[in-house]
Parts: sequence; C-alpha cells; structure tokens
Amino acid sequence: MKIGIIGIGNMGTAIVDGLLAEGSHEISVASLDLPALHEFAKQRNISAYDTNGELVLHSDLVILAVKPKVFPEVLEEIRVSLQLQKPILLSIAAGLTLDVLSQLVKLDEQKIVRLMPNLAAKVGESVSAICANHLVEKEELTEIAEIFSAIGSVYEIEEKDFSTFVALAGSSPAFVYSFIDSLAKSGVMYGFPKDLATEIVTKTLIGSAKLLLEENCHPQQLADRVASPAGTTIAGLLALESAGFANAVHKGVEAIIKRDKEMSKKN
Ligand SMILES: NC(=O)C1=CN([C@@H]2O[C@H](COP(=O)(O)OP(=O)(O)OC[C@H]3O[C@@H](n4cnc5c(N)ncnc54)[C@H](O)[C@@H]3O)[C@@H](O)[C@H]2O)C=CC1
Ligand SMILES: O=C(O)[C@@H]1CCC=N1
Repeated sequence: MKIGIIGIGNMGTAIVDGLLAEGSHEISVASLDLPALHEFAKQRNISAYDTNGELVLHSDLVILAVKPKVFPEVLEEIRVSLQLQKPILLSIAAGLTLDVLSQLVKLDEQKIVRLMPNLAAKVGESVSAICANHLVEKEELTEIAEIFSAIGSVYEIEEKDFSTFVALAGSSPAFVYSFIDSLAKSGVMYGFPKDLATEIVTKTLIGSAKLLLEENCHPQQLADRVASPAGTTIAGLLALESAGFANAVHKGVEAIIKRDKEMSKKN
C-alpha cells in the first residue's frame, strides 16, 4: 500500500520508522520544514513531497500526524487532492472525533480512520486503538489494523471509549516516565547517581511488566508476592497508599479524559 504521512515530529517519525522496519509498504512524507523533510527522507530512502496536497495525490492511505490545532488548515489544503485521489484518511490526533474530522474535511464520501498510538511505536511497542467511520469497509479497517501491528498491538474499540484509551495508553507513557523519574530521584536522595538509579528503575519496570503479562494474573497478586509479612515492601506500599498514590493516578486519568473531550468541542 502507498502510505503518505503528513508531519514528521514525535509520532510521525515513530510511525515511519516502525512501518519501514516491517518493510512491505511504499512510504512517503510531507512536512513544514522542507530542508529537514528532505534530509529525513534521504536518510530513510523514501519519497518526500514539498506540499501536503502532492503527497495525498500519491497515497492510498494518508496519515495525519500533525497537532490537532493545525488540522483545519491541513484539511483545507488537501481537500482537492483528497477528492481526486480518494485515499483513506487516518488521524492520530487526540480529541478529534470522527464527526469533527468529517466536519473539517467537508467531503461526504471521505473514508476516515482514527488511530490512537503511543510513543513506543518508535521501538515497535505501541499500544494503539483503532476505529473508523461508516464509509470504511470492515476489510479495509482490518487491513489498516494489520499495517499498524508493525508498530505494536492494535485494539479495535468503539469510538466512545477513545478518551479513556488516550488515558490508558496514549498519554500514560508520560505517567510512566514521571514515575520512573520520581523513583530514581528518591534513589539519588539516598546516594545513587541519577543515571544509574534511572537505569535500575527502568529495568525493574520492564521486568515487572513482562512478568505480569506472562503470569496473566491480577497485579495485586504479584504485589502480594513481593510484600513479605512485616517486611520492607508492605511498609512502602502503606506509605504510598496514605500519600494518595491510587487517587493521584485516578485524578490524572480524569484530567486526560476531560481534556480529550474539551479538545473535540473546540473544533
Ligand atoms: N506525542 C505523542 O506521544 C502522541 C501524539 N499523538 C498525536 O499525534 C499528533 C502529532 O503529535 P506529535 O508528533 O507529538 O507532534 P510534533 O509537534 O512532534 O509533530 C508535528 C509535525 O507536524 C508538522 N507540521 C506542522 N504543521 C504542518 C503543516 N501545516 N503541514 C505539514 N506538517 C506540519 C511539524 O513540522 C512536525 O513535524 C497530535 O495530533 C497528537 O495528538 C497521539 C498519540 C501519542
Ligand atoms: O498530549 C497529547 O495531547 C498527545 C495525545 C496523546 C499523547 N500525546
């Protein structure tokens, strides 16, 4: 499939690199900073187009990897090319619902897919959600989900659950990095160099997550296995609980869901 990606920032780059690693698609890119775009394309031996419209004319699937606030201008710019080429349009933007995207694109027959990936696409470990408007055939959605399995796991979910998914997987890598940093900083407080503390905590997180996936049990069961009676872990767990750890996470999730819904109303 000919896949065109508009925007080569954090996510555009992660998606291009993930798809290239899989190797079976023709990838092209467009972006604002033309010297950087051409250098990016040259390094990866892929095509670059100087305008978003030209890229659309050479794509079967167009991925919009730009910030939500520039969607109105980018969709305005590519509308004629969309009409001529009739590719499927895929948005990875937080907050912009299929309805909002349809209103912005202003083309009755435009097939639109929403994907919510995360930054781990860069290492082929994104956890992504996918859904589509009624114009997209079931087989087309399945094919697109398969394409994105090159950058990690893909879950087909109902659009009403997208805001929650953003909290669970799209934004939550930032929670995880903040947790790693807080734990590492505490190590520094007790004498560890920051780099070493961060590496130790990161590897502990990967190992703990791998074990949970492998054992496929309730996370609390593994926590119980770590916490010896009258030991160190239970002392730490109780202190975390009284400091409001779970509540802080719930509040973070609530704030993400609220913001995602606000963003769809702004457009
Ligand atoms: N950063 C993340 O972890 C995630 C981001 N997203 C979504 O991905 C989208 C992109 O986010 P980031 O990659 O973080 O943003 P970014 O700011 O890193 O990248 C945006 C890219 O769009 C380009 N761009 C801006 N205006 C343009 C225009 N008019 N025409 C063509 N290219 C243009 C910029 O030059 C840049 O390459 C957003 O809609 C965001 O909601 C979704 C999941 C995770
Ligand atoms: O912060 C954001 O709005 C984007 C969407 C999910 C992750 N980053």
